[in-house]
Amino acid sequence: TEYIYIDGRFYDKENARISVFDHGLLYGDGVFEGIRAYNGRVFKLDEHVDRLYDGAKAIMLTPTLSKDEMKQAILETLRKNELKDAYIRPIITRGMGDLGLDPRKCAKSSVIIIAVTWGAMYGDLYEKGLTAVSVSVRRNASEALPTNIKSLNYLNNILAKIEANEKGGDEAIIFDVRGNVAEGSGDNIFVIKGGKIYTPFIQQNLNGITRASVLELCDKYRIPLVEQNLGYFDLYTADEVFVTGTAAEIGPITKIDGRIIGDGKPGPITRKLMKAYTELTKTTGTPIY
Ligand SMILES: Cc1ncc(COP(=O)(O)O)c(CNc2cccc(C(=O)O)c2)c1O
Repeated sequence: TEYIYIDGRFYDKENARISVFDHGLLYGDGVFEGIRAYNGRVFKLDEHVDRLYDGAKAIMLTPTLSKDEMKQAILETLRKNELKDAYIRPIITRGMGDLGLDPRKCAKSSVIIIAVTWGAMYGDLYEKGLTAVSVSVRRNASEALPTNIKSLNYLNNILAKIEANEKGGDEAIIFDVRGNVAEGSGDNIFVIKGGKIYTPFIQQNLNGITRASVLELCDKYRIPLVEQNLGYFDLYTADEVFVTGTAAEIGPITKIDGRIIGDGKPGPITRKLMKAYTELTKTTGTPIY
């Protein structure tokens, strides 16, 4: 049986239900995280919970659990499901309230935690590389809805994903309203040229935790990395391109809009970072048991 945590209690899958008056459902009013556990340890648990609570604060949502209680609830949910390798989805919604978007209609916010086994997101594509396509959908402007808030509003990402599906891409490359590369539909993006790594700033995309791990690894292995604005030209003429995300991990991209990247195979620096990232996920993290 799979047990889901809802506001302090565990329910089996069939009975894990929330009210139709939950503003998370009605208005996408809430925040969530995507976390992985590897080999009995939760990877970057503090960083994910910090981002979850930053997002809650940004939308004036008061969680019913403290950060520590949330971490314990996540670990307890993994233990309840006897999981050592898992994908964990903590969600905080505004909670139940009458119709009408005013958050003051909701007396109390809700916490939901789902934990499931989830293998490699892109399956065997890590060997030969993913095909990406640029999409016309722009990343929502942070002046409208800050992209740093991992909110339950994922339609912007879903529209990009729909367009990528229609164009036959494994992943979408999304530009911001100013025409700079923002990120993928569910991951950050990196470009390698002449032994140097380039990645967009984090004002128009999600400040990815896997992205931060790559910056850490580049520091450790002295691989030069700069944050800067990137355009189509940088993507098409790159020696190597990869995306990063908790779900995707490090995904090499070998074709973009029909242009073969480098020699069409995952590049040497990408492969080195993939190995180092796997090592990091295997040797660090918060023990579950
Ligand atoms: C828009 C966006 N950008 C980047 C990332 C990578 O962030 P982390 O390195 O911290 O994971 C994400 C997170 N990636 C994510 C989130 C939710 C769902 C799915 C999915 O593919 O089902 C993927 C994301 O949703």
